Amino acid sequence: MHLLAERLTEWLREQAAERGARGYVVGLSGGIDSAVTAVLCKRACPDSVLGVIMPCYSNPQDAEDARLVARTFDIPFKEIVLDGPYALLVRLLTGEDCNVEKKDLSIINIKPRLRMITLYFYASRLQYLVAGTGNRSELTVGYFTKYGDGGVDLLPIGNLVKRQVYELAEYLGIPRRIIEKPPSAGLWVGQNDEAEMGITYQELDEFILTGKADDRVREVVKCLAAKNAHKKQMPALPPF
Ligand SMILES: Nc1ncnc2c1ncn2[C@@H]1O[C@H](COP(=O)(O)OP(=O)(O)OC[C@H]2O[C@@H]([n+]3cccc(C(=O)O)c3)[C@H](O)[C@@H]2O)[C@@H](O)[C@H]1O
Ligand SMILES: Nc1ncnc2c1ncn2[C@@H]1O[C@H](COP(=O)(O)OP(=O)(O)OP(=O)(O)O)[C@@H](O)[C@H]1O
Repeated sequence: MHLLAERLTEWLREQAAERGARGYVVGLSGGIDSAVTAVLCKRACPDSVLGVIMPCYSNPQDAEDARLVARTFDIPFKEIVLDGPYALLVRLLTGEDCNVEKKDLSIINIKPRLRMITLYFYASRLQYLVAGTGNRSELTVGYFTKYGDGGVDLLPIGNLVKRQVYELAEYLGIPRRIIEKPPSAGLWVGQNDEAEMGITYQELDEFILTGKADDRVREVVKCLAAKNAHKKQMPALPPF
């Protein structure tokens, strides 16, 4: 893990230099992926990293956990509450008041997209890059919102399956409370990644790393990967 952390840190330093950026901006959700990503960015660019905490009808505990990460690792941060812009857009687009209980993805996906807009504001202001937090497990099945949390400049932990993210988190000293909470995109009350995907990260990681899985897991991964393949491609162009 020591070597992996060093190599990722060095890679982040090189990427910033190659792309003419001064540092990194990271959305801090209070979850493990953004905590690990932000700490790697802090190691790479100690004086030029910004965490942005962006609650959007979110559980207040998540912002509390995000603050804990920022304070523990001395990462400067901003808090931008997106409840107002979200409610405004929902009202404008649907003519209805936003209902935080409703699991309508055409509406709910506005949340990660508003976060993307916010992160790019800071990136542009500060000459930073937006460091995404997607990991290999999520990327394999396309478990992210297109141009939402998927709208980023680079993916420092994108080659690590969730299990490896946990190992790296232990090594980096991410607070226990964050390591132990169930993975959730937090888009609606009680959302749980594994329940939504229909497989556990353990099953998914095992399949990615060894090719071993029962028929049900194989089928779920195959379906999700096929359904979401477009999210990892450039927009289609006419062939003429
Ligand atoms: N074949 C195709 N070729 C090209 N484009 C295609 C397409 N099929 C759909 N599309 C386009 O893609 C859109 C659907 O994709 P998208 O808008 O992303 O929507 P969708 O995949 O339905 O929703 C995002 C999923 O990611 C999950 N999520 C969100 C945020 C964070 C995390 C996390 O793990 O942190 C996870 C969320 O819970 C949800 O299950 C369609 O509305 C359409 O515009
Ligand atoms: N409230 C929030 N404030 C700031 N950034 C957020 C917030 N919610 C989500 N994000 C950003 O979007 C990314 C995808 O988030 P999400 O919380 O949906 O699930 P995740 O992939 O399990 O990541 P994490 O383990 O970091 O929570 C986060 O890692 C973070 O960068």
